[in-house]
Amino acid sequence: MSLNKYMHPRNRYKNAKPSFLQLALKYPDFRAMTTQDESGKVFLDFKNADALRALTRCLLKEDFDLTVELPMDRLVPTLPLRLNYIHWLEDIVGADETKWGIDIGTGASCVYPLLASKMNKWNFLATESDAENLYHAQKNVANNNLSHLINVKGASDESILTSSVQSFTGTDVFDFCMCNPPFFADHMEAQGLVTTRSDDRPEAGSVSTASPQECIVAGGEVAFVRQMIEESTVLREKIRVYTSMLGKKSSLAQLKEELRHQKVTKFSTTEFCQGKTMRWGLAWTFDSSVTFPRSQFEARKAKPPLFYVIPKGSSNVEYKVHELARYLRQHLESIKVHCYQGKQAKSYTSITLTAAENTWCHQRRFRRQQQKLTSESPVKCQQQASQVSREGKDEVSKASEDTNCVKDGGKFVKLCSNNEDNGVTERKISCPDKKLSDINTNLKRSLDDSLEVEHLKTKRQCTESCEETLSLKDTSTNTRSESDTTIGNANNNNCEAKKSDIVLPETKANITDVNISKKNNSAPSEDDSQRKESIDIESEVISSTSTEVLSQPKEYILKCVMRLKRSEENINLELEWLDGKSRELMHQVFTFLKNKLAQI
Ligand SMILES: C[S@@+](CC[C@H](N)C(=O)[O-])C[C@H]1O[C@@H](n2cnc3c(N)ncnc32)[C@H](O)[C@@H]1O
Repeated sequence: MSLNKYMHPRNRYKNAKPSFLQLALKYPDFRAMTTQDESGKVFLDFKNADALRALTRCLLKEDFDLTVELPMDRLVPTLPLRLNYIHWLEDIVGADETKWGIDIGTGASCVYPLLASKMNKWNFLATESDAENLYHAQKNVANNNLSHLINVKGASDESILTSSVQSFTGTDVFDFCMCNPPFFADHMEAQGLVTTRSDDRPEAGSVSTASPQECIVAGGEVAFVRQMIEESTVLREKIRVYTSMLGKKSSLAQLKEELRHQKVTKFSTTEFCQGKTMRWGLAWTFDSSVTFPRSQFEARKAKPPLFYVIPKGSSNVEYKVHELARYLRQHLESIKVHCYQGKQAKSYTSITLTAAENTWCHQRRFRRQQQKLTSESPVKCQQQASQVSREGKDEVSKASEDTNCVKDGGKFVKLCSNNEDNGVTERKISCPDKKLSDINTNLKRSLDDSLEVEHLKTKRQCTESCEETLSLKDTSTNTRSESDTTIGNANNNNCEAKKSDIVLPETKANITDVNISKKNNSAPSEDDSQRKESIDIESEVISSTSTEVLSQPKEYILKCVMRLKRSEENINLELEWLDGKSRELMHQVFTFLKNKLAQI
């Protein structure tokens, strides 16, 4: 699957693929790396680092008028990805000329500052800890006469931001910082011997060009960005927006967790889509005036919220938005769904629901067990319960307090949700009989609830089996190969499928000599895409108060927004997906809420 359609709309390579033929005709160095077949198609071998270097150099020249030296043993930057990152920054901070940015680890190419200063005339402090990269970066800036905009400075490995910011005199505050961090934790990971890629993902279609000092850091990209987060909590508004690129989707969750832990309440994520490769962007800020753009990739799967017109029932609960919300909230909290009050108005309320486990299905199954028990032999139950021994009294009391205990084969069994099955299956743990009074209570409750069981038989939600097909395999935890981004023709990693009658002089070989790899690069799977949504909404919610956020379950299976709105005579219930393991869980909660509303 090509991700080019989700490239940033202003990315010049989104709709205009570079013509390898034209480039080959114009740039002899590039031509030397290409092959041509009889029909005139020009091919480039993306597994060859020299070919990638030649392509990047001539695109920098052709499209940005930049002359950039890329040393042999250093990372070759791919341009569509770099542009996606810069355009995302423009969306956050604005593209005007007065901006000041920091590029952490600018590399030998100094690619981000060179591109952004050419495109927007932005000012940069570019840092680099590797001596060779520092030398080349400074040279590249000077060669392009951009020293008045870009300051390249050496950095120590210990401090990522603090010492560079504090010792810099060019500006007091920065509009943003950006970073493409070293992403591997060790050589094993860098060489692909230990991988975070899922086994069924095809290998990368292009060669990795990064040297160990560029791509390896203790703890990998998570440790690196975690340190950025820590330093940002001291620097705070010195930098208005902190950002980093990430090579693995799995890093996002860990770093969002770190942000919450550090009480950074406003953050956002995005996807950088190009060719068959996806990368992620993380941004955070201490400035409440910053707004984060919505990811195009996420927006593609936005679905309308679940919608229900609340029927006007009896007068148990007044037919008013806030009365109904209070009623629903009580029921949700009774099944341990965390409720966070969001925006409120006279005829509107919004509550974020966060559930750590599936208590709604569990509850239904438990009630059904109770119903069965009631219909089977209440008298027998009572007789057995009356034989409670003195020794078992403590455990009896415990069991009696536990509403999940039901009778099974002469013993009480505890129905426990099995988290591995997403709280759907039930395990049975034996415990002694209950006291008669407790049994009566439970029996009465099960009779009360039997009505609700009927309601729960409705529709597809909370179905008999409560099946969850939660494929949690994270197939997009991409191991990065730095030359990962195919320019333009994403489905043909190493060829330009364009016919031409023009025969190039001095092409390296005939196409038959070239090993054309059609292997896919790291396309994200649908599973991945379903695991996160509406980060903007999340950041909006999170930004309200930090204490409330911390009391939410840290790990959750479902997060959604419940809204109640008046619309003329009616009050409508909406449930909108934010995050979690599967949307089916939200459908189940929706049914739970509808059933509660049907009872009033
Ligand atoms: C993955 S490379 C990115 C290079 C370039 N920004 C790009 O996107 O092509 C990471 C760079 O960060 C540098 N680096 C590592 N730790 C650093 C630190 N603490 N401060 C500054 N640079 C660092 C490495 O030497 C390397 O050049």
